[in-house]
Amino acid sequence: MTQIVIIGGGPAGYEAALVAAQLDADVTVVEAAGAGGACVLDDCVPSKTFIASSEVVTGYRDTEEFGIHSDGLEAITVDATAVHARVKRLATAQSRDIQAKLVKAGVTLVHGTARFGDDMLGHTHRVKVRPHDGDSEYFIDAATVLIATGATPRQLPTALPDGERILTWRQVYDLPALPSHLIVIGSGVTGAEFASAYLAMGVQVTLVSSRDRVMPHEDADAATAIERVFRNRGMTILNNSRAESVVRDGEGVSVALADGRVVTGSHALMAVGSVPNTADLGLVEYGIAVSTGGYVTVDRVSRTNVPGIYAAGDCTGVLPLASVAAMQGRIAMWHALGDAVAPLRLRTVAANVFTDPELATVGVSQTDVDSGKIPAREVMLPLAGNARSKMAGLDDGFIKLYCRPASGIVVGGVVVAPRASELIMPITIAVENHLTVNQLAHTITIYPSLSGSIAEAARQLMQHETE
Ligand SMILES: Cc1cc2nc3c(=O)[nH]c(=O)nc-3n(C[C@H](O)[C@H](O)[C@H](O)COP(=O)(O)OP(=O)(O)OC[C@H]3O[C@@H](n4cnc5c(N)ncnc54)[C@H](O)[C@@H]3O)c2cc1C
Ligand SMILES: NC(=O)c1ccc[n+]([C@@H]2O[C@H](COP(=O)([O-])OP(=O)(O)OC[C@H]3O[C@@H](n4cnc5c(N)ncnc54)[C@H](O)[C@@H]3O)[C@@H](O)[C@H]2O)c1
Repeated sequence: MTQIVIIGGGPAGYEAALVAAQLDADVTVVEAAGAGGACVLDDCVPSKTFIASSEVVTGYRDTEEFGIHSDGLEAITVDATAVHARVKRLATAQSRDIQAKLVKAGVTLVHGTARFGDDMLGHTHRVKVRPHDGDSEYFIDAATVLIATGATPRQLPTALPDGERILTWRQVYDLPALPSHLIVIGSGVTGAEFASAYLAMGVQVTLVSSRDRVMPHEDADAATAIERVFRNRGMTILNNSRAESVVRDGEGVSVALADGRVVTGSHALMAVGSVPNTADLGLVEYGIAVSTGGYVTVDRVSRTNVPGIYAAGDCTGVLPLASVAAMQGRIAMWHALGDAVAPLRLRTVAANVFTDPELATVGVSQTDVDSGKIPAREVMLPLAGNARSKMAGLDDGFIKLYCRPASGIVVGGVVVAPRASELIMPITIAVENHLTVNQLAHTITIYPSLSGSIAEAARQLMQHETE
């Protein structure tokens, strides 16, 4: 039986373990926190559960427009302790489910930390395991090792989190009450999602954005539309503003910006990116190539430069999404165990930002199209004209579709809408399967439905074709 050690039990590690077990390998996963990793226990699952609570509050907004009289948002009480308890309960339950799945598949799960031992200079690699239950360290010699150690919130030396007022996104669920005024530092996807959720819960939010718009890596039209919604709902957004330091200031925090301004609030949430968990693995000593940012260098089948050693997920910096991490992990095992494998393709990865409204994307980006890197025709259809959208009182949002100029093959799309995460699926199927706008346009959609606007967008691109 092939011996495999997987360091880290997040999506990259546990999905890899399930594949390796299915291919009859002897698999050990060493995980420091719990099955499911940071994704399940600290990052993705808790934040989306928290956002689900915020969506319940959103349901009470603008009810008068629908002829429903209520006492408004002011009458809603958010019990932060109960919300946080639900977040933790769901995360723990999800972790337990994954653990049960691993055990059922025959995977050995060790609660502890691992690092590379001495270089064996042969066909096996030595991994040093330190169990957390107090047992002494031991070694496992394995033919294949997968590094799947994920990443940790980046800390600024001048704004160190204290877990009480200056927080990482992993610490917010320990607060005894909602902040009265939250200053979110960093307007990437993480910052935008938390700013959106707290705003929905009735918290005063100030978003410190180092760039000229929020979510600088996302589609500009989409990010601008969401920024407009945020502002209309009362969020203060400070563009082109870098936080230099964050300090405790009595019962609050004081954020000094690089231009000399000072912003005060009750709490600060640091959302300034992540750093890969690779410093303590003995990688350099073992000869494993690591980039300047600490990310493990991999190819499209997750191989590092050392034969038998693979890496997957956020520790590689390829594309920090749970879905991509899982696929990198599976690819690593299919490759290591000699199964048929196709290299990782990022062209058809759908991604979603869970703000209100959501922002989902797949395929080519506007930047690629505008720069001429990818020739494409495009249409952007506001949802305001959609019948279902009017019934639901949705004023914001749009569908964008890109296709090849001559063939009409769909190459990408953007959706800004509630549940854009679900609406992006038909576009993803089209991109993955090289469907044309004609094929999308001929699909009979539900009336009335938001997805009808996807077919409508495709029809508009058809019309352009015949002009
Ligand atoms: C706030 C937030 C929200 C997110 N939401 C989404 C989302 O909605 N959808 C999405 O697709 N992605 C989301 N992501 C990204 C997603 O969480 C990551 O891409 C995913 O967690 C990566 O999985 P991974 O397996 O590489 O690492 P992780 O999930 O980080 O797991 C790695 C594990 O390795 C363990 N470990 C580290 N070092 C060692 C060691 N030496 N020995 C043993 N164990 C070790 C760690 O304890 C950790 O549990 C979000 C990220 C953040 C920060
Ligand atoms: N819904 C999802 O799928 C989801 C959710 C969260 C994160 N993620 C993944 O995680 C990745 C990283 O996202 P992220 O937002 O955590 O990190 P990020 O690095 O994309 O964004 C951090 C932002 O903070 C800014 N910043 C840094 N220092 C600052 C300072 N001193 N003052 C003000 N701003 C400062 C940076 O300029 C940057 O825009 C995403 O690209 C995504 O792949 C996914």
